[in-house]
Amino acid sequence: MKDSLKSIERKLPEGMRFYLPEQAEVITSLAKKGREVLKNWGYQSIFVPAMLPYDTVSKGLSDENVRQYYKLVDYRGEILVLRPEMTAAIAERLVGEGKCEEFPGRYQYFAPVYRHETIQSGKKREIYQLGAEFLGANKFADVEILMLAQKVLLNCEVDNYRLEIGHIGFLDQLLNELDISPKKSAEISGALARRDLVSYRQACRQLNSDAADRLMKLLDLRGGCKVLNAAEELMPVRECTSVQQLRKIHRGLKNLGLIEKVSYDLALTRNLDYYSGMVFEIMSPDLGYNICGGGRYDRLIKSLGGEKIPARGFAMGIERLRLVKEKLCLTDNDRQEKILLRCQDLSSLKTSVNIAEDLQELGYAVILENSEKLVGEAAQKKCKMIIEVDNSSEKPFNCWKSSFDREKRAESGSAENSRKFSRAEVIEYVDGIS
Ligand SMILES: N[C@@H](Cc1c[nH]c[nH+]1)C(=O)O
Repeated sequence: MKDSLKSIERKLPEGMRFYLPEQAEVITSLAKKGREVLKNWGYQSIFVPAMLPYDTVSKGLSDENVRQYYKLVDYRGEILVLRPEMTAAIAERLVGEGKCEEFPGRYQYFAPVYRHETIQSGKKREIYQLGAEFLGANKFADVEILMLAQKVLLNCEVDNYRLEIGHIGFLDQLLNELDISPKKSAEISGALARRDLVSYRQACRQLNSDAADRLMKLLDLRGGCKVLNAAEELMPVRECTSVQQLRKIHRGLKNLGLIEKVSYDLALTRNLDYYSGMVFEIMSPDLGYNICGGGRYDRLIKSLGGEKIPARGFAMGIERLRLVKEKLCLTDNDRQEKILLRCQDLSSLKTSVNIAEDLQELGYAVILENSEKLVGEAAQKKCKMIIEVDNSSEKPFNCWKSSFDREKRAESGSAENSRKFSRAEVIEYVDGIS
């Protein structure tokens, strides 16, 4: 059995895996909690097709980005891409629908995306993303997005994280003020985007000493809000819009009491080409990579044929969040409790379904079963209660609490401890022990 399981896993493409009920239930519950937060803040659901035309996805992206994507060919020979992320496709669709006039628009989604991540780090290539996009102008939109990313984590009861905020414009301005050639600038930003610090340092060493010095110091601009002062000092001119924008965000988050887990990293870049301003990542010390990423993408809508409209958003890896919870040994408190309903013949079926629906309204999952063996064994470990239905009796429900304690299993699972109930009495009894 184990060997055949191993061989199924071996046959899967790298970075893919099955999620069996134990894990799948946690993923579903975390996604639900996250979606609830977004819904309460007015974020409407949106679905993106799993396969997208190659042209749509590759527009405005570097070759390196496109190389990371899964490509397929359909029956006509058209090249398709398995959605690698949702933001660009959503923006393009909204532009096409003429929705820009109705902005600000708030959208949310939950679905897997596919990328050739380096699996050595433990990353998967099927990433279950919960995302939020805020398109349109609004004074507090950046703060709202950063607040929501944190509120999603809070609602999922994860508070061991760091929110690192940077700004794409800072390096751009620095390279510009230092008069670095476009070719060299691309080399430097590229190395930083890949987090290839060896190439970054090498490229910097080839510049004049002042430029090299400043660009090397950029790597140290990490930490609390004091880093923003140091960043301004590093810029050869006084005016530094990116830092001013980060200060504004800082004031907003501080005002909301959401600054405790925030730090700044002026060398932070994201591995997607559309970002144009503030960018951020949420890191968990329990995982070697980020669980959430996002930022501003003000040029994307225009590049897709719309107007220049500010936009920002994030995507959270819900499976990554599950791993964090697992590493912290945090269980998902929201797991639905089960009641096992034993119905042995057709004459009791309708009564069973009726009582099941009443119990479901109380929040329980109800499992309809007829085998004695199951009722006596596995069910007791997983179900809070067992109810036997016998429609020939006036009080058709025979109920007993099942124990989670293996030692007491025989005793608590025995029908001797059971009591006969009417429909109303069952509900009252179950409600009482909930
Ligand atoms: N789509 C980005 C996250 C994001 C959403 N909005 C802005 N950024 C990603 O997959 O990493």
